Amino acid sequence: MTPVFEVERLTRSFGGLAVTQAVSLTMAPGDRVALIGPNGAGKTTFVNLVTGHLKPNSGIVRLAGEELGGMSPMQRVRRGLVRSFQVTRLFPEMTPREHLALAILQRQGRTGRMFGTFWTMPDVLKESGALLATLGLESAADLKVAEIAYGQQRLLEIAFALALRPKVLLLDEPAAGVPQSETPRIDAALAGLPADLAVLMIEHDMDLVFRFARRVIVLAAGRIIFDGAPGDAAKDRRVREAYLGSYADDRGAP
Ligand SMILES: Nc1ncnc2c1ncn2[C@@H]1O[C@H](COP(=O)(O)OP(=O)(O)OP(=O)(O)O)[C@@H](O)[C@H]1O
Repeated sequence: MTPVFEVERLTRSFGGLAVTQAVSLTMAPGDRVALIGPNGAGKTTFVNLVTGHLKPNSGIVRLAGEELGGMSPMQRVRRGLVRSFQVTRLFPEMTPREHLALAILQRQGRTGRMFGTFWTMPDVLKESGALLATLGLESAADLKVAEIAYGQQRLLEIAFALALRPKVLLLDEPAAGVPQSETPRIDAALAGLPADLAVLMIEHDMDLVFRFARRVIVLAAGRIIFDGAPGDAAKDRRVREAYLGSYADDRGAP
């Protein structure tokens, strides 16, 4: 399948520290990939480089065949490279439905002035309602964000990103800080993502990674040391040494 996302030899140093070293990967529509690695491996830096929040020293990023180098983060979002919004950037006084209306209007290029009247726009109401249903957020739809559970706030981050109609979705630790009792909701939300969307998830929760990912990429000290099936990652000697050792042992891998 033609790749929707291509990264070629992306490289970035901070002073003498080579944090991203010739990282290359491709993703096809529908891919479900987890990017894992120990603390300081360079995962966040990699995401910041592809979203345009950091400039690489060298390397190429393409979305649907178009080179993104030189584009601002917002230009990349408009083209379909979307990172999940952070809880810290949600508006505590606004409701989930209002957040989604805002994202839909933004995507459509309608002005902020129209936001106050979104209740009269059947298309916006229909689409925001469908997203709330997809993420299991109907019961929280009209409560203030400050009043809803943290796990629901994390789901709203994902809904907000989906409202921007991404081709590639970058999910930054979707389960971090979410109580165990609420993780089934995150699982359900991830299972319900559009089938043709390419998803790259950074996550430290290995149980979630193994439930979600059909492919795992392991970063260690700025380099990809493994790119393949999750079951093979658990058996790979270098991956076990760098990161997964205790987890794989717990799961009884050879
Ligand atoms: N702006 C910066 N200036 C200098 N060093 C930086 C900068 N950003 C990151 N680093 C260094 O780059 C390395 C990789 O950091 P990064 O946050 O990308 O790792 P990570 O894999 O996301 O880690 P974690 O899992 O802890 O979030 C670390 O050694 C970090 O200290």
